[in-house]
Amino acid sequence: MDAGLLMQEAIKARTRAYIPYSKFGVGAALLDAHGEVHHGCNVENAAYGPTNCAERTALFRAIADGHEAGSFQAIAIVADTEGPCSPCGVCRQVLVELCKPDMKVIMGNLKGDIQETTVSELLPGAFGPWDLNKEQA
Ligand SMILES: O=c1ccn([C@H]2C[C@H](O)[C@@H](CO)O2)c(=O)[nH]1
Repeated sequence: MDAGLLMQEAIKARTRAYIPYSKFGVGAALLDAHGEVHHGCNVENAAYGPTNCAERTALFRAIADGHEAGSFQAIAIVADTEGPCSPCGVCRQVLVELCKPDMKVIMGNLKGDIQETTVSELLPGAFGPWDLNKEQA
C-alpha cells in the first residue's frame, strides 16, 4: 500500500475522533506486516490528561490485537493543520518503543500535503528498551 492510500485510511479514521474539548481531530492508520490497516483517532477526556492521541490509539489497538512490536510497516497521521501533522513527543516515544527505527512515518493534512520521515528521525538519541535490563538485552 502506498503513502497516499494509507493517508486516505488515516483521513477515514479522523472522522471518528472524540474531541469535545479541542475540536481538533486527528487520524492515524498503521500498516501491519500482513498489509492490514489499524485505525486510530484521538479520544479526549474531561480531565484532559487521559486524552489518547490518534497515533497511540492505532498502535495500542494493533498490539492488543496480537501484532508484535517492531512488525509494522508504516503509519500515516493526518489533521487539519497548515503543514503536515507532526506527532507529539509522547507519541514519538511510543513509536520508538513499538516500531523499528527505520519505519516510515507519513505526515499529512487535509490539503493533501504529505511528508515522509522515520521513527528515528523523529526522536534522535531516544531513551528506549535497550537502555533497561542491559544484562538481558
Ligand atoms: O500528533 C497528534 C497531536 C495531537 N493530537 C490530539 C491530542 C488532542 O486530542 C488534540 C489537541 O492536541 O489533538 C493527536 O491525536 N496527535
